[in-house]
Amino acid sequence: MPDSLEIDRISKRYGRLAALDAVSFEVRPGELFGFVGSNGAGKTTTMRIALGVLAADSGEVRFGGAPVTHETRTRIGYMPEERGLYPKMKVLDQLVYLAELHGLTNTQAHQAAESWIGRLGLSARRKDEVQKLSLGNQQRVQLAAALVHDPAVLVLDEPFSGLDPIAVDVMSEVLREKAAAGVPVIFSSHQLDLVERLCDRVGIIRSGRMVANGTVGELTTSAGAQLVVTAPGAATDWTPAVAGTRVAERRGGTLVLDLEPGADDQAVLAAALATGPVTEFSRRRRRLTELFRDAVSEKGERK
Ligand SMILES: Nc1ncnc2c1ncn2[C@@H]1O[C@H](COP(=O)(O)OP(=O)(O)OP(=O)(O)O)[C@@H](O)[C@H]1O
Repeated sequence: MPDSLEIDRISKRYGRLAALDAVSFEVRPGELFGFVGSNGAGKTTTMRIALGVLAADSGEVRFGGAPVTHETRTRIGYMPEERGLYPKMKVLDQLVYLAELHGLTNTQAHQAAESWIGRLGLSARRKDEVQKLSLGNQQRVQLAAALVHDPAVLVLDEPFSGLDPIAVDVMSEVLREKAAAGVPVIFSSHQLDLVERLCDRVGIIRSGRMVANGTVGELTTSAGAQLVVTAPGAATDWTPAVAGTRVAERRGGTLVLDLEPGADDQAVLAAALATGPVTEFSRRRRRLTELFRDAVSEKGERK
């Protein structure tokens, strides 16, 4: 049975700033975990502590039930936010070197490096110095560097930032594939549509505290549903007087309403029909983007 990555009540202070305050969550085998939060919320700090390049003031990171040690660390594939490649080294040489550092033989290292170079569309650039590559291609190399030693856990800090749509697809496919093979995968991102589409679970961090953690379905369901009503004949400020509904958005003749659990959507339909024809009436769950705005917009957000 493959192992989980557990972040257990980790806290970290920088002087007076509580960068992390008892952050806990688990990334299970086979799971893609999306880690989201505003700038400065604490994502990079958490990931660096998970990897062991930064020490927590308190709390523990475990992999497979045991605290992360030097040995465990070599089994983590890490993509740092500040990136960590040698600019003057050629792509292939760099990947072979990194694979050997993680204990692969030279032959194994070459095989793994060539295989990821092919998979990530870097074949034409394999003999080029990393610094001569575009930023997006450097990022592909960075992903290859995180994967080349066949890690048991993947921790990726904003792997999708700056990628073109093709590279986003390749990255998504690789991460899904790794998760399907039983590897716990955590990545941070500001691209919430992508996180919603790709991830099994999502954690939202705000000012160093986890404010939400669950599957996309759980998070969006607990946030309640919305009704989209288009009644072209209604007055521009028409609002149905139905308990448990609140106007979230108005666009021309279309009204988007937040619904509290138990709110009577049929009463909304009746009220809309009373204004004239209704050309659209649908219920939808809230999007992760909307949920994220609510979760991070409360008072106390740190800049
Ligand atoms: N070395 C440091 N010294 C002092 N403060 C730090 C240090 N590193 C991080 N911080 C602070 O800790 C907080 C969390 O930063 P962190 O980089 O973890 O946020 P983040 O969620 O990754 O943000 P972003 O989305 O902008 O990358 C921020 O307020 C940041 O300024």
